[in-house]
Amino acid sequence: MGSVSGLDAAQGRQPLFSFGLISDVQYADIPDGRSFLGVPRYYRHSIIVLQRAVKEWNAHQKLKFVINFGDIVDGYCPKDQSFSMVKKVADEFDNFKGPVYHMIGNHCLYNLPRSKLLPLLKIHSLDGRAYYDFSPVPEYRFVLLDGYDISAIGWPQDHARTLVALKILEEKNPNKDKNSPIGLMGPESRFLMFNGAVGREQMKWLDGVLQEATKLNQKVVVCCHLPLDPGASSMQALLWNYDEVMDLIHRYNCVKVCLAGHDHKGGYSVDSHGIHHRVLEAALECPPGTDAFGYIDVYEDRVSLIGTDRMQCTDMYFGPQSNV
Ligand SMILES: Nc1ccn([C@@H]2O[C@H](COP(=O)(O)O)[C@@H](O)[C@H]2O)c(=O)n1
Ligand SMILES: O=P(O)(O)OC[C@H](O)CO
Repeated sequence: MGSVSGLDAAQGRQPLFSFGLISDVQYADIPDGRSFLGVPRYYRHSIIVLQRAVKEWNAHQKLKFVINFGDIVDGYCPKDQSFSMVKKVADEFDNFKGPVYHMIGNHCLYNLPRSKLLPLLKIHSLDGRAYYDFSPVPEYRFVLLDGYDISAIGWPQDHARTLVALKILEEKNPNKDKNSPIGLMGPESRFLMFNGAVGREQMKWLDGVLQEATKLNQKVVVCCHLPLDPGASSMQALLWNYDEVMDLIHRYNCVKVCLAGHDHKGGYSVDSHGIHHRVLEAALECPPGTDAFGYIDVYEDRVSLIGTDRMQCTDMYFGPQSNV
């Protein structure tokens, strides 16, 4: 991984701060396999990608923190190993010499209930909520959303949030296998069981965070395991209520970038309000010897993703405010 770009160095511009990122490690101690659509998945190699990432992040020396975009252990992990494997991967993250902020993904929830998962990921919550925010410097705020707040996975079967999710799936997806998008067109094909939604309480919380960030003149980076823009992602990977979340975000001018995982091939778009959406390439899909991780340099007027190997580099310049 490089550091400040040649142009920035020549002009003496240094980032305000930098942070590391990785998505969809989906480790399991099982032989290599394939996704439903036949894309190879390298279950044992993915933790080696994470180990190389941590080594590089530590060598960089100036990364303030790391964000994990979710799905640290794969759903095919034998269930009697779930706890030890999530712990093993979380421990690898802890080798980073700084704070690590985790998000949960569908594969985390196939392995462990929230009550066991969240403490391992140091997500402190009394009632299983996995959304939070932090401000690493006064100029910026990071919001980590819980895309499985309303979900048919991860909550007890009789939990109100499970029941709401099952009702949505019943209404929106006529297939017996609720992970099958057969017959669903365009963005409607996001109504799959391996996705979820941001619930009402979380929406209210997000509104409050964006209000406060606006008052403090902070720029906001929104992170979610599930992508929030159809331009950056396959339709089948989108958050169920990505449109509602984006409508809320578009009422403010503070959000500049949305980052996500889940759609393993990665993607990038700029939406109608000039917000950058970057979906990160998965560590799981790196053939042995290859990598997908990176870090972001954060400036006043842009963020610059410096990706390693299969993670594409992306410069995201903040345009003029577009909804005033
Ligand atoms: N086009 C698709 C994609 C997926 N499914 C179902 O989802 C499950 C998980 O898919 P992965 O790609 O993560 O393996 C899969 O087992 C299928 O049930 C589908 O039906 N059609
Ligand atoms: O979370 P996975 O591994 O089931 O994959 C989800 C797909 O990438 C969504 O298109």
